Amino acid sequence: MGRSMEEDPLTLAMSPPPNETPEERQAREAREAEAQRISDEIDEQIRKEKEARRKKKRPVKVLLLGQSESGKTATLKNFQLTYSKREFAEERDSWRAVIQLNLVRNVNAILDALTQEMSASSVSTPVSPNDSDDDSIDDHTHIATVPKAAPAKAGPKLKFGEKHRVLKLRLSPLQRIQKELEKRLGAGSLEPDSTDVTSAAPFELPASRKRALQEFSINSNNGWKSALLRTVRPARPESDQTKKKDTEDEITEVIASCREDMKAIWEDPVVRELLNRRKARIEDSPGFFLNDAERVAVRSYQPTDDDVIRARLRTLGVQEYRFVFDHGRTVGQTWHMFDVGGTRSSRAAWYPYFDDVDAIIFLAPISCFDEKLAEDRHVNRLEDSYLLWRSVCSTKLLSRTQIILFLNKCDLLQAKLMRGVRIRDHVPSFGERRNDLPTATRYFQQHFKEISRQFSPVPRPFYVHLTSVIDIKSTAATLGAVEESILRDHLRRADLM
Ligand SMILES: Nc1nc2c(ncn2[C@@H]2O[C@H](COP(=O)(O)OP(=O)(O)OP(=O)(O)O)[C@@H](O)[C@H]2O)c(=O)[nH]1
Ligand SMILES: [Mg+2]
Repeated sequence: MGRSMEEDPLTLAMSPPPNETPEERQAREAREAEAQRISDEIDEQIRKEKEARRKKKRPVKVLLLGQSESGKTATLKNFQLTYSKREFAEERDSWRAVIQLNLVRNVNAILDALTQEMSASSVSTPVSPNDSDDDSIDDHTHIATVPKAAPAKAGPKLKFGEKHRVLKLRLSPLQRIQKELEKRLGAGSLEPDSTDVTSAAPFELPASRKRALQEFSINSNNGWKSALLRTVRPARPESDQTKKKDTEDEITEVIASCREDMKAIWEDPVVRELLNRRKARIEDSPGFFLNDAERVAVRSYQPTDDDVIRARLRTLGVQEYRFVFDHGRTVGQTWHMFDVGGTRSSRAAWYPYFDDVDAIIFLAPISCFDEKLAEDRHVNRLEDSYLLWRSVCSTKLLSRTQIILFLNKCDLLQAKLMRGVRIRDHVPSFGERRNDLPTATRYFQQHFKEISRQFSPVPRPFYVHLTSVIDIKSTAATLGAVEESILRDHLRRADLM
């Protein structure tokens, strides 16, 4: 038999005494109101403390690793664009000079090739059609950054005419403009073509050796950006500012005045044939903007999101970025991201940043199976990525760190395979497998997975994404998954602390 509500002990205890006078009732209600106020105050206090704890929460620390030109900075820019729009917008202006330099370099590389070829054809040096053993041919040197003296091979003599002489003359001011821009952008604007470092992972060496190999001081902050961002950091005297503005205007002016000639030289069939014969695939090189000359070489040029992601400037030292995510699962959470220089000489500086890091995003450009490192022309880029991956996986300090692998530049890999470049000619172990994108990515992925399995001090999950980080939309989706997985680990660590 169930009891009626009136008999419930709790209800009985809380109900007013049966013969309560109006005064007693008033006093009781005042007491109850006071108790409620205190209880609410306590709840509010707890809520505030929780909030303060949340705010004080450790930032998520992420390190971007990988060889030079692997796409670390491009990935960082994607993070900014997806999660911290304000920051990205603030930096947009400073990328203008970088894109201008990239474009001017594209043109100057063509001019160099043209000059060499025109002078060679005027003395008409015979070239053997079978002489195909040149370095710049089989490893697709980036002509945009490292113009090479590789005379065009075979075929009928190229017909240079008055048009080419005029174009050369009219575009010649761009040489001075390139120097000017390089001066403004600093050492990062030059790609090193040699290094003393023969190890893929100099951060594994003893401290004294590491110091000797370090390219420059670590944690250099964004020097070139602050120097260019007059509006954001007006630190210099007025006259300096004005002078800089004048040079900037003059640079833009010269570039704009060369616009039509830039387009003409790039579209010229003889020049195209010359580049083809040299196998200089300038259009695949980092920082290629000649197809955008119409839009970029104007006085009022404003870089688009796409332009910023595709701009190429080498990272010096270790650059630290802090931003609070403006949306997504971790809205309000502070993230510290470290973007490092990837040349062999820069890697010794990485080690101090391994401590206490939540996650590493490791970039391996898999289109590079037939290319050599810019800083050491004896080393195959894919081989270097394998060695570097192996060292990172085996580093004890990182044994509990989540490592996420981006097999990057899939777009360029796809294009290369479509052109008929055969992987097995450069990677013998690829054997008779099909020379297509799914087979190639599966094969490379398997190789990286096996290295991680063999060399990680304790077993770790293998997280991998196939990426083309210049594709903003697909990268945003990848970063969403990355954010989830890093956060999951981050919270687990916080619980343990
Ligand atoms: N086509 C294509 N280009 C890419 C891709 N990822 C990066 N790039 C371009 O390659 C160039 C090099 O990329 P960065 O991000 O500067 O390379 P990094 O790893 O930061 O290089 P360092 O700073 O020298 O260590 C840039 O011009 C990028 O826009 C990709 O997936 N596809
Ligand atoms: Mg970089």
